[in-house]
Order: sequence, then C-alpha cells, then structure tokens
Amino acid sequence: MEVTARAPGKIILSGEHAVVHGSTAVVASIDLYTFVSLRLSTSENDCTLRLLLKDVGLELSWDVGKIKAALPESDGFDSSTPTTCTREFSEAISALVAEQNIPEAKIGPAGISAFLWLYTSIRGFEPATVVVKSELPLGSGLGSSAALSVALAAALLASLSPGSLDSSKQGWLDFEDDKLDLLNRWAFEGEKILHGKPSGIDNTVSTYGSIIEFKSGNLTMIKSNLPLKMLITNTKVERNTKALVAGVSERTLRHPEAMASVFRAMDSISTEFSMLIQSPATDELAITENEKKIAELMEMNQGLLQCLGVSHAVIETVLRTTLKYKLTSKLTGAGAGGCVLTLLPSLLSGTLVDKVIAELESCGFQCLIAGIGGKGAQVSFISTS
Ligand SMILES: Nc1ncnc2c1ncn2[C@@H]1O[C@H](COP(=O)(O)OP(=O)(O)OP(=O)(O)O)[C@@H](O)[C@H]1O
Ligand SMILES: C[C@@](O)(CCO)CC(=O)[O-]
Ligand SMILES: [Mg+2]
Repeated sequence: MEVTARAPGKIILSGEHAVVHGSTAVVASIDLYTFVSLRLSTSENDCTLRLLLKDVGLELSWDVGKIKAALPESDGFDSSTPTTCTREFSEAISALVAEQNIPEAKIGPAGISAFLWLYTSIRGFEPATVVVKSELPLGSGLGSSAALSVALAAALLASLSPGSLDSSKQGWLDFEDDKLDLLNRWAFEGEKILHGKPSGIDNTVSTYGSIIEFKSGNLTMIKSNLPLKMLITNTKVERNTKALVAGVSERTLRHPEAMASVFRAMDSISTEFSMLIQSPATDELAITENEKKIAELMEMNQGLLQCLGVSHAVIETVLRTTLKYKLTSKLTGAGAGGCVLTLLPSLLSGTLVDKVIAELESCGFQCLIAGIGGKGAQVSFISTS
C-alpha cells in the first residue's frame, strides 16, 4: 500500500513575527500544495529508508539498523504522543544528515532532520521510500516548511492507522477532527526543528486550511465576506525563517518596551482585520469601503514589519511598483525577501492587473494569484499491488 498526503501553503494576511510574541495574526491557506508519498518496503531483504526530495534533486538513503544504532536509547516510539526532539536526539540526527554530504547550496539540513525526527518518532525503523514534491517555492514565505511538516506527519499517521479513512476510496480524503489535532501537534514538532521558535500558525493553517485568526496557539476559523483577492509576488530572494525569527527576538531583547508597543499595534491590526473581513458586505459600496480599510491595515502592518527589521530592498521595490497603480502591498511570512501580497480590489480591471504583473515580472519577480481559504491536509491511498 502507498499513501500520499498533501498539505497547503499559506499567506499571512496580518501579524507575522508578532504572533511569535503572543499577538493575534490572520492567516489563510492557499491552493498550492506539498505532496508526500510513503511506500513501506515489502521485501524482507530491504533494510533501507529512502528519502527523495524532488524539488532540490536530492536522493538520500540510510540503513535502518544504522539509524537505530545512532539514535539514543528510548522506550520506543509512540505515535499518539507528539514529542519535541531533544538536544541529544538532535545531535544524533544531525550526524545522520551530515554523513549524506549534502551540498549546502542545495538545501539547509533542517528539512531532512525534521523528516528523520518525524519518521522515527511515528514509524520507528521500518524500511520505506518517501517522496517529497511541492508546488510551493521553498524559503519564500508561503509556508513550505509547514506544508512539508504537515504532509510528512499526515502520510506517516495515515500509514500507521488509517482509522476512519477508507483506503478503498479514490481521491483526497479528509482526516477526522481528533486526528487533525494529533497531526497538527506532530507537524508543530517538525516546525520547531525548521523554525527554531515557531508560533504554530503555519502548521495550523496547513493542517486545518481555511482562514484562521490565531493567537498563542488558539485558533478561530473565520469566513470572509470579502473577495480578498491577493496578487502574490515572489521576489525570488530566498531566506531562512529560523534566522529571521531569532533576529526579531534579539531586537526585542535590545528594545523591550518599543518592541512590545509594536507587537501590541500588530495585535490590534490583526483583530480589526479579522473583524472587517467577517463583517457583512452585501453591496459594492460596502465591499469597496471595507477593502479600503483592509488596504490601510496592510499598509500599517508593513510599516510595523519594517520596525522589526524584516523588510528588504526587493520588497520595497514591489511596494513602490504597486503604489504607482494605487495598490497596497505587504510582505507575507518571515520577510527579508520571499513573497509580497498586493490586495486586488474587487472592482479592479483585469487589464490593470495584467499591467501590474507585467511591470513586476520585468523586475525579475514571479507573480501568481492563488485561491485562498481552501482545504487543509488530506490523504489519498494508491494501491501498488
Ligand atoms: N519540498 C521541500 N523539499 C525539501 N525541503 C523543503 C521543502 N519544503 C520546505 N523544505 C525545507 O524548509 C526550508 C524552508 O523553510 P522556511 O521556514 O525557511 O521557509 P518557508 O516555510 O517557505 O517560509 P515561511 O516560514 O516564512 O512561511 C527549506 O530550506 C527546506 O529545508
Ligand atoms: C515569521 C512567522 O511569524 C511566520 C512565518 O511564516 C514565524 C512563526 O510564526 O512561526
Ligand atoms: Mg517556514
């Protein structure tokens, strides 16, 4: 049997970074996915765990006996109890990754460490082949690390106990709510390896989908009464979320009061953003008025993100370019490059949108318009017999 899981990326509409420090944030899933296929070995002679990372052209393999010998003694794995990777395990896993001699330019080791932690914690030391493929740009603010963690955990948990999932059914199947909570908690353990000190917002929206108001681990699914059409511009400047999150924490240590004020302001912006998109807007005038207020909140949010030190020259280029067309933009995700959101008001003509995209792409950027607020993690069972 082979199981394939898919998990969506995300756009943070308001409150990134501040959410790590307890502020409210608003986040939406997007219809770009990371796919993880897991096929357990059927041959008794096969003692290999294979990981194929298609997006970075890496094929890695370990003898499962060697993995078991390299990891510290433990009471065995318990898939029902998400556990944080300890320093001792982290050092042993880093050594298993280092022996693969991965070219640094290809990919940071964190994604592979997260894989080894989730695999051995949930499935133990069973030989298998795991294939990862994504529609998301990596390291660009669209939640590729969370989509990886969620899709990995989803495939592993579904392979262990399909539970209510009917493996004879075709197509993408939804998890039961209680399974989603377990999945999200395991994915959060993967994000801790990838993000250092994650808030949990990225793995939560990749697990549950939809649009979510998130604060200190608490989530409220919200329904937007506004179209919320967003142009996503990928500046193609890759960066590392873990380092950026750490940088904001260091600035907070240097300027505690000032930064606390910024976080409080971002909390207010997110709360108002959430209230606005849920407020009833039936006619064009009401929608336009609310879209103008949303644009103002995005502009204010971007200004505060500059206070945190996570903007970048290429982000400023996108801001200036879209402002020429009286459009408002803000970075999304960890910043310092990556992706920028531009609100496309519902009355905006397609011709104008095409002009904005053409000018942005002439700067070497890549533009896309993704559907937002869709499904979260799902699995599909493909018979390989
Ligand atoms: N499809 C993938 N294949 C291999 N590694 C991946 C994949 N997706 C994510 N990763 C891992 O996640 C890292 C990128 O995570 P990072 O958190 O820095 O960026 P992001 O999640 O795309 O952006 P943000 O956290 O701001 O939303 C990559 O360097 C890699 O280690
Ligand atoms: C920058 C951050 O707020 C969002 C990254 O997409 C980090 C986090 O919340 O884990
Ligand atoms: Mg990430």
